[in-house]
Amino acid sequence: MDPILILYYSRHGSTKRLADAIAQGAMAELSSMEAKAASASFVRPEVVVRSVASLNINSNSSSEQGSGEENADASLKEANPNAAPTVTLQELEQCSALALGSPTRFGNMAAPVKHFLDSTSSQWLKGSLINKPACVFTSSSSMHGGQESTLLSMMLPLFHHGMVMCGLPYSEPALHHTRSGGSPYGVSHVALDNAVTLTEDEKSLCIAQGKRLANLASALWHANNQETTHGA
Ligand SMILES: Cc1cc2nc3c(=O)[nH]c(=O)nc-3n(C[C@H](O)[C@H](O)[C@H](O)COP(=O)(O)O)c2cc1C
Repeated sequence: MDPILILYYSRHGSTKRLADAIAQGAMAELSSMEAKAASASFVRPEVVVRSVASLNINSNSSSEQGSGEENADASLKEANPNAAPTVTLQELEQCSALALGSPTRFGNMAAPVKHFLDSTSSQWLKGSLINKPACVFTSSSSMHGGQESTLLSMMLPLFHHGMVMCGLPYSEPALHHTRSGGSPYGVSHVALDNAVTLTEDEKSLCIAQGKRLANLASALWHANNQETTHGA
């Protein structure tokens, strides 16, 4: 089975915290599936955590606007020395499932994530992501600062890719009582000044999201594989 890809952009580390917790959930579910598998036919996929490269705007302008993402690669490494390796298009193409995360920026995904998605025409043409499950996640500084619109914005290109979107069902207890992040559209974190760790509810929802993604990835992958075998 192909790897499950957890892909994020994070400038200050908050979105990365969500990515790591989702990966933890996915790995826990795969371990449990492996333990329950009656035969050696269960092929455990890798869970691969990757980041989206920052935009390196090479502006000669001394204006305020030019200073935003400029030198972003260098400062991203300084701000986030533990950032996951940068994703390749091949890794995206070969995943069995995708969790995609971005900080909330003006109620939308961050430009580097959009830029990365805009580079996936070839995968769209080939239909590489069709019928693969996907979920989205975000971190914002304020509670009502646009998390849900950001999550929805990230879903749109994934629908165009033919992915099967998976959010979180209300059977997850934390969805009912969270006073921070977490929504049926995907997991989230209210980061305030980005120094705050995930709350218990945010963390448990990330674990649940990772488990759900791993389950769907395995179910769809096996269904598609069987279909191929029978059709051959
Ligand atoms: C350009 C820009 C726009 C932002 N827009 C919002 C916003 O609309 N709502 C909000 O709550 N936070 C907003 N933020 C704050 C980030 O979403 C927040 O700090 C987030 O946790 C950063 O995630 P990271 O630590 O993964 O980089 C914005 C930050 C920047 C730099």
